[in-house]
Amino acid sequence: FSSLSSKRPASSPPRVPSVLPWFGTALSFISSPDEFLARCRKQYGNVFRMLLGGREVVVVSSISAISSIYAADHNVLGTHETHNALYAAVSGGKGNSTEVYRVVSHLIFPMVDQRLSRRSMGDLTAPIAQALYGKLKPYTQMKNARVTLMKFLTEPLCFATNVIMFGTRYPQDTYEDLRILDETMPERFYSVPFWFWPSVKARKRMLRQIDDYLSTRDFSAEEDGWIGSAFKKLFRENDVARHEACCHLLTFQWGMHTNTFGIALWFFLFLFSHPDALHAIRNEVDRAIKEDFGDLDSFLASVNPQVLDRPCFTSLTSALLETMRLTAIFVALRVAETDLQLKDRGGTVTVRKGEYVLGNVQAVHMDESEYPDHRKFVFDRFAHNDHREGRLPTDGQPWFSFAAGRHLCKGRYLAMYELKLVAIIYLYLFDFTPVNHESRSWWPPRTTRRNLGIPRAEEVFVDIRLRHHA
Ligand code: HEM
Repeated sequence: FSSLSSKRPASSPPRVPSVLPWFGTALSFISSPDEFLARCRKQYGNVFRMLLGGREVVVVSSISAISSIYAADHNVLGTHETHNALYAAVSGGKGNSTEVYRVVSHLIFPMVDQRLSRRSMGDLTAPIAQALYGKLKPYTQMKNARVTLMKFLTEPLCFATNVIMFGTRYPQDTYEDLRILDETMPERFYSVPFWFWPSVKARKRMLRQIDDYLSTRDFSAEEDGWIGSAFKKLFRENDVARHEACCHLLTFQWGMHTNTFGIALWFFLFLFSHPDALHAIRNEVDRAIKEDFGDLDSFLASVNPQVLDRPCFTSLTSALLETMRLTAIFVALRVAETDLQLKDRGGTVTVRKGEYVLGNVQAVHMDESEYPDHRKFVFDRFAHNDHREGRLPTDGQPWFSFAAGRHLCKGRYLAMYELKLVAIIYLYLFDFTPVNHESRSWWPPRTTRRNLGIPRAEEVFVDIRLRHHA
């Protein structure tokens, strides 16, 4: 992007018409962002404008424009509104928005970036794997059971990540409340009416527990975990008021889990609906455990980022990235702090100070020339790319599911290693059969139309059976 002299005439991409003067297209966008963006792009092309709840939004859909958005810093394309809106939606906090944003962007994000570096993950993956397996143990005593897939996959993961990241002092029974709150997040974020009482109570309970957690005078990596101890130090050193600290921690908890849970669920759903992929990845996992580690216990004891990035898990890595390609929809809304031009294919798109930009990631991820058979789940789509330790084998391809440039997701290593651990441990231990397997009535799963960037699949029940070697 480049700054723009205010004297130049603004280019004018087509405008999506709306009958509602202030809301504009907000109702259609909010009720189903993916369908709405796809419809508008078909009708108005790669760049168009729309009025979204009083905001003038320029939507862009090219690789170069989305890369330019992610290359821009906060002084050019501000994210404060989105971060403040998320903080308020998750925690109900109504603090001074400038201060809330300062704590998020100047204190929490740099700390998280450092604490969740790939190097740090070296000491964290084995403890997470062991805690996850410990939580799954009861299921390994049963021959078979019927479970809801989301809870079966993510409750142990939530427990394991929390205990390692936030320590033994962190409340261990927050999963249900987090899920209740998460269910209402699109409505909260977009300020749409909904039945709020259960989630208000869930949020209150979590805030109370987090308040207890933050109340200890001392803190240590053992009892407060790798991230929890850093949060406590950061809040104390910067005199962040207790209630605000609780709201920040709750918001972080939500951000740490929501996308990872969603991707874990979609990954397994894609595998169940593509038996060839399930077969190939299960074989890969079985082979790696047997040949590279001997057995699951040795894997749990020695797993680390190098191990998880090894070529022995190439298909698994590829299938996870393919799941994310198919499920990412858009880039968080940003406001132009200055007049600017975004690169867009051969030309540029003008954005005026005060206007908003929205990157339509789905358009790039569904571009047939970039991704042949773009609608299909091709589990080994990225398997033949360059798989190097610490790098995603998407280099050279337009893949924005963890964002890009200076806004790359700060939890990407944690997320990838968590997802790999879940995939390896569960596929090694269990056979899965979705209920109503024969009729395939569970596929495709119904999705709630409203979402915050990843479609939300409704619950699927599965029968699990312990595999013979487990
Ligand atoms: C599969 C799971 C995940 C996906 C798909 C994902 C995706 C993303 C995306 C697309 C962004 C950029 C948002 C934007 O600026 O438009 C982002 C930012 C961020 N993510 Fe993740 N994320 C995941 C897991 C995590 C985890 C586990 C954490 C850990 C705490 C995390 C922490 C963050 C943070 C702190 C940012 C803000 C970065 C910034 O604005 O500079 N994410 N993530």
